[in-house]
Amino acid sequence: MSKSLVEQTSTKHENRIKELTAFEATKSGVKGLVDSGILTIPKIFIRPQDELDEESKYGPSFDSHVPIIDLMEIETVEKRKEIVNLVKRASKDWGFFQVVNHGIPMNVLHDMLEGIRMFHEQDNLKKQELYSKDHKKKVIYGSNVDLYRSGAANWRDSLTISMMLSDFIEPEELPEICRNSTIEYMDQVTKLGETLFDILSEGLSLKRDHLRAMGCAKGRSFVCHYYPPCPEPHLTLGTSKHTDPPFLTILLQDQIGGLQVFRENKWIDIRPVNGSFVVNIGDLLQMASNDEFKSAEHRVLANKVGPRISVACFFSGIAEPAKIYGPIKELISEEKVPLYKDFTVLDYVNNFYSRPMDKSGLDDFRLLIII
Ligand SMILES: O=C(O)CCC(=O)C(=O)O
Ligand SMILES: [Fe+2]
Repeated sequence: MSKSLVEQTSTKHENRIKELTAFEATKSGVKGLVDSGILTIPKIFIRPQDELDEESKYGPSFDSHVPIIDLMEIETVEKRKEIVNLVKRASKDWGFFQVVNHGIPMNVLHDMLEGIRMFHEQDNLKKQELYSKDHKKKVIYGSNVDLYRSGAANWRDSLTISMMLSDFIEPEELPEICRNSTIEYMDQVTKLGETLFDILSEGLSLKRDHLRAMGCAKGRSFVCHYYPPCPEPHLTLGTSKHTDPPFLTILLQDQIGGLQVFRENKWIDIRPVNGSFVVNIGDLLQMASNDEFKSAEHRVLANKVGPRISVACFFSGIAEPAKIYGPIKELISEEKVPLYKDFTVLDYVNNFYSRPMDKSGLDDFRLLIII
């Protein structure tokens, strides 16, 4: 007798869970699969058919470029005004921009990417010591934060260094293989983050130190991705579409490409510019700015070529002791009513860990406006 649709669906679901559990048990991530010599991708990575069908709607779009902003001479009054304006425009229209001449030496960027490559390519046993799903730990290695919640797994492994709860890490807590390059990088990117928060404050017509005084530049985490080459890149993604939860993200990507931002119903390539950073507004800043700045959807394509390496630095603000954030009072008026509820960082982060990555959390915090 043939099985009912309900039975078929539940068997499919059970099989998927079994395959996810088996993948997780290897503790070797996507890189482990590639190293084993697979020529097709396992089912758990294949995107749902409706998503794959929809893809043909979006042709390639090379007509549009994410703004590239030159930070050279940022301390001169005229140049600063110009930069503030460019950052403000990009944060409103795109939620994304790239920065060049940011003052961080090329060798610091190169060494960081190289350190992360070495981390992921080192002896498996060494890496597995850090394999964990416990997000309270400062340093964890794993694959797919939302493995059991998503429709399809992503072709990516990650090393996460989280200072969200303490804003501090002892050097010895970092993996030895990338320790020195990471310490130097974290230091320099933190300073760049502070500079960008000052610029963003001015872009919102607030006092220069407003966002920093709110603690926006605190609560950093560094998520260091490794995207192995993929035998069937058209069937999966490196990172599913999502918006970033924090106030701000500063992303370093290598020269492979694949990062895209969704704008005006098109996926637009954020092409690698050597020596640059990609900067994007996160959900917390969209809420704090009361929708002045936008947190844009983005994703990473899988690629036959690889590995691709990228490092995202998230600035999530003060998580503990719990601080109440919400739309900034100075940005609220009779015409501009608050669009979001107040929130704590952990309210938002816990929401992130309880949903698939491709469902934005913003709607859960939006106030219902009755006109
Ligand atoms: O790898 C990338 O280029 C982007 C990764 C990303 O979007 C993220 O970590 O939130
Ligand atoms: Fe992201």
